[in-house]
Amino acid sequence: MAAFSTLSDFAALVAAGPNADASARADAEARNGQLTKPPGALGRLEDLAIWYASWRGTDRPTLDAPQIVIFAGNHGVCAQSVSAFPPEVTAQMVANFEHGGAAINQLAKAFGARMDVHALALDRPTADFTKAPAMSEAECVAALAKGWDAVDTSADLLVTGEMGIGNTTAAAALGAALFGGAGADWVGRGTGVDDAGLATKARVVDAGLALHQHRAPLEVLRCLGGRELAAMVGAIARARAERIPVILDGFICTAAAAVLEKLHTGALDHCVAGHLSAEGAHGKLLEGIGKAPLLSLGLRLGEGSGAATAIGILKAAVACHSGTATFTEAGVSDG
Ligand SMILES: O=C(O)c1ccc[n+]([C@@H]2O[C@H](COP(=O)([O-])O)[C@@H](O)[C@H]2O)c1
Ligand SMILES: Cc1cc2nc[nH]c2cc1C
Repeated sequence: MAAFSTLSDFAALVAAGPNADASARADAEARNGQLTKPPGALGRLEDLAIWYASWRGTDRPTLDAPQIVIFAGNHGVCAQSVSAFPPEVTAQMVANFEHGGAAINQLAKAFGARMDVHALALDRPTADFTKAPAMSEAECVAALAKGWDAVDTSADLLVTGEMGIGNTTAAAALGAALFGGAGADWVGRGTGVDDAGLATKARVVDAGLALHQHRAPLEVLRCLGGRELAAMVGAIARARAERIPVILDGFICTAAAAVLEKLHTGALDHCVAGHLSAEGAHGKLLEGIGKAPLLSLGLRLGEGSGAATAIGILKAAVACHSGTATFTEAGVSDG
């Protein structure tokens, strides 16, 4: 059971989160320097492996038990025609996840990940944020707790994904509220809205910003976010508490993660950015949290798909770091 029952309890837990293991990091750096390759020849894979080792607390980690968790939520703001798809697609896609038919199921299988799906009160969409706060404090805390409790504490990597028709509008509102700017700076085509839909999204975000001004990060999440975004916030925070590294997914996942970084600087030190989404403002969100994406493949699916694809990159980094022989072991002359 989650160890918080208010937003301020949750904020205190985030502030008390552990840091990476400095001595494991130093040992991993030393090991990296002894491996049979020219210094730096594995580029970013070397940094990734050292980062992963520092969070796993060992200089020679393995990556055997990744967990993908998908949270689904529905959004009252869909009443304003902000998506190319109707809200019932959220529940239909949850059924697809449960039957193994979605893209993320194939990626989970391909990378040997456990996958869990949590549908959050789909029959009770959040309130339309242009009219009222999206969630009450109790609703927001319940969604954070759902995410907190969804993390498998024996996993050695977490990917958080989402499904929620309308949630690129909520994520754009979060981006604008956390980092500044107007709706037009943060909205994109999501599932594929046309120019009129894009203009509607900008107007809707501006209306939400006007109604919910000057909010602290968790209030931004409560007033403009959604249940699946709050659940991702809870899961990412729990992963840190358990020293489980996280690969962040696309626009919506990164908007949720940004709430944590704004709440407590460094709260995302256990996270890497899996990919750069085709959703226009994702790059700005990544800049805001100070992370460079591992992949840029033009994905805009969500479901954790970009992050899941990046599991392969992280597995490559860890395998090279932990399996490669040292110069001494292999009898190779050290330059
Ligand atoms: O992850 C992304 O960057 C991303 C970009 C565009 C759309 N999506 C997915 O599309 C849905 C939201 O799009 P929309 O147009 O309904 O706001 C939601 O289920 C997301 O998972 C996801
Ligand atoms: C079909 C479909 C699948 C999705 N997966 C994540 N978001 C989605 C949105 C739609 C519309």
